[in-house]
Amino acid sequence: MTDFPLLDLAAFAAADPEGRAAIGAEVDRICRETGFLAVTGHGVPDEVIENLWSHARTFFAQSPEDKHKVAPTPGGPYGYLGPGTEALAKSRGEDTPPDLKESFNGGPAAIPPGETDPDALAFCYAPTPFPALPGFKDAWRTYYAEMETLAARIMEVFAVALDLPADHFAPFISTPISGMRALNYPAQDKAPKENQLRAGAHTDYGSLTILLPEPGSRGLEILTPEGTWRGIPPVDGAFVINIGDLMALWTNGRWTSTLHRVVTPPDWATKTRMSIAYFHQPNWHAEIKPLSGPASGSVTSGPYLMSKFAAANG
Ligand SMILES: O=C(O)CCC(=O)C(=O)O
Ligand SMILES: [Fe+2]
Repeated sequence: MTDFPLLDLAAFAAADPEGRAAIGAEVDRICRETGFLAVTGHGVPDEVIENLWSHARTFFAQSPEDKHKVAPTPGGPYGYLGPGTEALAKSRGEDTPPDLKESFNGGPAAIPPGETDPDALAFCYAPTPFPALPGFKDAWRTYYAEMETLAARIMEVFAVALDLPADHFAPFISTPISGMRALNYPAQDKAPKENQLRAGAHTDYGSLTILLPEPGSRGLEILTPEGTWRGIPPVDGAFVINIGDLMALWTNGRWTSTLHRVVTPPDWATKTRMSIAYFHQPNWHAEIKPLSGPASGSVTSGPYLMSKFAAANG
């Protein structure tokens, strides 16, 4: 797709204030329409990416018994979520069969000093049960740390796009509670149930998602402002990013948290798809309310995330 919008972060970093404002204006335009764009000039080393792909492949190739050895703690979101556990459309109150996927999930590397909120400790600060595969944890944590830095840089662009000081969002994302998932959509040996997709239509819950679809894979679709589904293929050397519900709320609906899904193209039932998704989420206690306009519908980041996860995994 040639007209998929690009944000070149290296160009943004090198630009003067006028140049930054121009890039910001373009990001503002995209975020009002779909909030989906590709990020280049990101500086994430290829070996960090390749290393995680390779470990994720090894993880999913294990037997179901071995994968279930890293089952989540009760109520916790991390570890291995097997087939049949999640229906993303349920996060919007739509009752569908479970998504045709499996995932490995991990959370923040450390608990902020002084955090005592029992829900925060049991949910987003639950320990990540890592598999005993040599090098897996290190590959995961290294990629996760890269995403945390990258997300903070993108949030600066968002601030500029909204005519705010570049560091406007910094206090809200100083101890982010971002989750990361490696997703595997297995080959389908039988016909799906009615309304059963690889990932049901949903919006993402947080501030920003940084997605890496497996090179050459297909199936991600977004709902365009015209109301039609449009395929988003992987972009060479780039991450696909999209904004989530909290950016839409922060901007009082100026920006769109776009509905998206993962379908199985007709010739793809025998093929797998993998992706790695980093869901950037503001601090547990961050109060998100519109930057301007009537202050309706403010939410607290952590409890909002927890309620959405519970709905999709109930
Ligand atoms: O696998 C993908 O490409 C996207 C998955 C997704 O949208 C999600 O898990 O929120
Ligand atoms: Fe999503």
